[in-house]
Amino acid sequence: MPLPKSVKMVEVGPRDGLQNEPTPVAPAVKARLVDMLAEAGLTAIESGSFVSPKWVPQMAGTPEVLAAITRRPGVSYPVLVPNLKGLEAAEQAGGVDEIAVFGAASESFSQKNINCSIDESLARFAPVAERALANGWRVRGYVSCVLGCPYEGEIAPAKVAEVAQKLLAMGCYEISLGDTVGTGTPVKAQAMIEAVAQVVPVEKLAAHFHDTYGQALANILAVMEKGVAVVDSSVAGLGGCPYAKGASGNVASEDVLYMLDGMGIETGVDIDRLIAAGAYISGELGRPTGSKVARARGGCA
Ligand SMILES: CC(C)(COP(=O)([O-])OP(=O)([O-])OC[C@H]1O[C@@H](n2cnc3c(N)ncnc32)[C@H](O)[C@@H]1OP(=O)([O-])[O-])[C@@H](O)C(=O)NCCC(=O)NCCSC(=O)C[C@@](C)(O)CC(=O)[O-]
Repeated sequence: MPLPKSVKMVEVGPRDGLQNEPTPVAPAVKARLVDMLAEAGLTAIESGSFVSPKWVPQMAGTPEVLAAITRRPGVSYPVLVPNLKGLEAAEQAGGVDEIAVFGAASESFSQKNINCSIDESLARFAPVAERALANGWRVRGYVSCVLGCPYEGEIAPAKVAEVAQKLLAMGCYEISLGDTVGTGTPVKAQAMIEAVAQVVPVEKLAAHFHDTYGQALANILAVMEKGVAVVDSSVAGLGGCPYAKGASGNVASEDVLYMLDGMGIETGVDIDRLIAAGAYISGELGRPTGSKVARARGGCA
């Protein structure tokens, strides 16, 4: 399949990237980061989660973040919602027009991450999606552990396809496929996409790859060859998953953009402004950026 002419970059740094930080990051800092990412041209910026503050304390300030963002036309600011309690909190917070429900292709990961089985999670998500759609919101679906699980190892592509299909049937407009621990390699990534694309149109699939084993860019290119044209990434390579020990951040947004720019693939994102956003949050966190491109350009903290 020819490579896509344009790719939509979905920025997950303010949520996936920061959810694992041990020390609190002030809502004002998160909101400034979101605004800088929007100024760089990103049109989808995950901005928080309505999950239990006991499970993920770092996301407790999501209502304050949403209130502090300077909203730009054409930009969506999705938040993660695991259940009806989270949905109610999102409704109360105001300013939400897109949520993401998040399931897994691994039973063990589902239990560790959201304290229920895969089937139970899908049963919880259905009324959440129904009510969100009734609110006029868009719903995105995640499947974690699509190329391996920290507890179970190999995951069958057929299981990924089954969960993805159920999320689509629930009304998710897009299914983001998470290599949560970053163990995937390109040929496996392609095989997984081929399996999922049999039941979900490839235009509705997104790649959400962590870079723990340094495979993320290769995997992204491999799935683009299969028609995937939506890529999740995290500015400065922030992140990790609290329920996937050892997982490093998502692939760095700057590195994805550098690759796409170099291939003449349109994204609408400005690399200098993106590097500036990464430098800002790296400075706030007091550590060097995780983006190789930002380091090469001298944009590190
Ligand atoms: C899902 C639950 C809540 C189940 O947790 P639970 O303990 O089974 O929930 P529960 O319904 O039994 O309630 C227990 C307590 O939590 C409260 N509670 C219940 N729901 C909520 C809520 N929505 N917001 C706030 N509070 C909530 C509830 O009110 C109660 O409070 P208490 O009576 O003890 O004071 C919990 O397991 C949880 O919050 N997990 C967090 C999962 C998470 O955020 N993980 C990281 C995101 S996923 C990810 O990063 C992967 C992804 C998406 O990026 C893709 C990839 O890379 O693979």
